[in-house]
Amino acid sequence: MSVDAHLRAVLDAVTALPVETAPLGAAIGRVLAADVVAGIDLPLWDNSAMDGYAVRAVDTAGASEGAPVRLAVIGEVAAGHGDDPQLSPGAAVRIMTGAPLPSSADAVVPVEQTRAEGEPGDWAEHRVTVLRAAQPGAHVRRRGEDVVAGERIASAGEQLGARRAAAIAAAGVSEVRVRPRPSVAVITTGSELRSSGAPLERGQIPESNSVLLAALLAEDGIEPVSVAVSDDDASGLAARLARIDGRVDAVITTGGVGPGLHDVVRIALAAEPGVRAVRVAVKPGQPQCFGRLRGGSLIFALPGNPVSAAVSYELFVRPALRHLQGASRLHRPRVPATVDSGWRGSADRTQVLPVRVRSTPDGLRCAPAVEPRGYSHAVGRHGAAEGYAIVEPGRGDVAAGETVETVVVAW
Ligand SMILES: Nc1nc2c(c(=O)[nH]1)N[C@H]1C(S)=C(S)[C@@H](COP(=O)(O)OP(=O)(O)OC[C@H]3O[C@@H](n4cnc5c(N)ncnc54)[C@H](O)[C@@H]3O)O[C@H]1N2
Ligand code: MOO
Repeated sequence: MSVDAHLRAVLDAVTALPVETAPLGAAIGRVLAADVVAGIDLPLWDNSAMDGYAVRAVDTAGASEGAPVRLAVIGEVAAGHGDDPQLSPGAAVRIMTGAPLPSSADAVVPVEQTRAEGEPGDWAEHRVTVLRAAQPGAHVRRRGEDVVAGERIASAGEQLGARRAAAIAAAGVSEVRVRPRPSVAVITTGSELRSSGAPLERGQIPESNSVLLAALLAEDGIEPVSVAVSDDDASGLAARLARIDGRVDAVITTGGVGPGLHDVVRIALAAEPGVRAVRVAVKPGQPQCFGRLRGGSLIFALPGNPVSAAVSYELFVRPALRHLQGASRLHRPRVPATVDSGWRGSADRTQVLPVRVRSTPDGLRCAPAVEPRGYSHAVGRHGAAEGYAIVEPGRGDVAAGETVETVVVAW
């Protein structure tokens, strides 16, 4: 089955989680389920862009260093002040950045363009000398010039990142409609696995896929509800799955999906009518199981090879988790990168090669982070990968200087 066909099957099986209302602060990082419209104009009133003097521009006409204009200072407005002092001809008001422009003023003269009794930049008590003519509108931020009340400032399907959340807060909106973060359980399997750092006997290795998956989920804003390392047999694993089935949105397992005698995940899942074992035409990540357990939880049974698990997460699990959250963008952008040193292509599988990626004035460049001949086990060098080069089947060998599609995952 092609990568696209498997991805389609996965996404078809996923429906977005139910919508809820959340305070903005609790919704950061989540995906909006409804458009957000501004509650107020931004700015909310005409205000000053500079510390200086609010003036009637006409009163400063012709002002210059050689022929300054003197105005009477009749008051002050600072940010937060509600005063609206009336400027008669020849008057000025000290005004601070962000303070409402008096309704009878139409321009601001920055303090640096004025003189008081002493140096330019000093503040005048009673009379200010204006050294430059102000045009109407100078240094004034107009009401609604950024956003007008009722304007859409964020859309359903968009993620609430820092900028968007700040825009929503600024527009006076304190609650948003969002979907929850999916609840996910991680189970890695294998009787050879020991906690990292524990003494190892022959045949035993440090367990790393649980770290990988918990960290990948964390990068996507999801804290797994449980992370287990299992050395169960197939019936023990089935019992373990039954205990969490229906209590989480998705279960991710690694290992035990091959045709081996002890590949317990494949054996346990064979009894699940809603789960299919597939061979995806991808390198690495070929054997997988996917579907829905009887209790309703989605299950992604990924291969145990660490790079295969990471690639499978990127290609299938991450888009599915984003789809669960109603995200309109499921995939990271694929960007062309020029290859520094080439590798052998695959005739019949989509090749996903961990690469180091660097940015140059001529665009991105990439180089294999692993030995391209075989790397599904190469957890060590995979650690330095910053992205994956994605090479469609049948393209042939990839030569230095050619361009490949790349997803950057760690910058
Ligand atoms: N006869 C065949 N053998 C294999 C095939 C095949 O088609 N026919 N496929 C190969 C491919 S491709 C993959 S990928 C693996 C899939 O194997 P499993 O999912 O059953 O994975 P395991 O055998 O459990 O482990 C593979 C490898 O990864 C290490 N591993 C597993 N879990 C962890 C972990 N949590 N932390 C660190 N390392 C882990 C494990 O020790 C093995 O070295 O099958 C091939 N074989
Ligand atoms: O498909 Mo396996 O995941 O190549 O290593």
